[in-house]
Amino acid sequence: MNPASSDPKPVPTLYEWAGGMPAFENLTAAFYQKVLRDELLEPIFRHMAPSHSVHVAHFLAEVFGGPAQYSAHEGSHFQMIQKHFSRHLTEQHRRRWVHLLLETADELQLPDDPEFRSAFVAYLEWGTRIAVLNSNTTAETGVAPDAPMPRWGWGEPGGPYQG
Ligand code: HEM
Repeated sequence: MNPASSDPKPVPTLYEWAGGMPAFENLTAAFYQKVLRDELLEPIFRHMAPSHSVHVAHFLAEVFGGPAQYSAHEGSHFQMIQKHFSRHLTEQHRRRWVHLLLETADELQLPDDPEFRSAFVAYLEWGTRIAVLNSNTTAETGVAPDAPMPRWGWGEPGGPYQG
């Protein structure tokens, strides 16, 4: 018996399992096109910067275990939080945002295995609820300016099923 064959496969990061940076950049590019066609979300995102989509891609990639591109060059967790201040987002906005992102993930065929999707959705639920909370505050909210980037792992399933 080849001893190597019984070695457990290393657990990839969620970032790697999703398909790396191109997967995140394609996801947000297609997602924000959808957002701009959505009557509920379009007014909120009408004036977003051209770099918005790619910054969100890099933010998500970093959260899911990818390189620190967003926090090193494009912002910080606190700056991201500040972008949501005073936007007065509602639960309805949040739900539509999550719905369209997951619809785009399906269309672009991001991995749809139960382990990946449960971890992916868990972060989206957490992150979007934080965005809504922050959007309904105006000033410094008690969020420390040096708040670290969130890091998301596989959670209870522990990793993908790799046969
Ligand atoms: C996991 C959830 C979320 C993440 C990771 C996230 C991430 C980000 C990031 C990184 C930026 C800054 C982009 C830049 O530097 O240009 C941003 C801005 C923004 N986000 Fe979010 N966001 C989330 C949820 C939401 C939700 C649910 C909404 C509204 C439905 C929202 C609305 C906005 C708006 C309006 C801006 C400012 C856009 C502008 O520059 O005009 N975000 N977000």
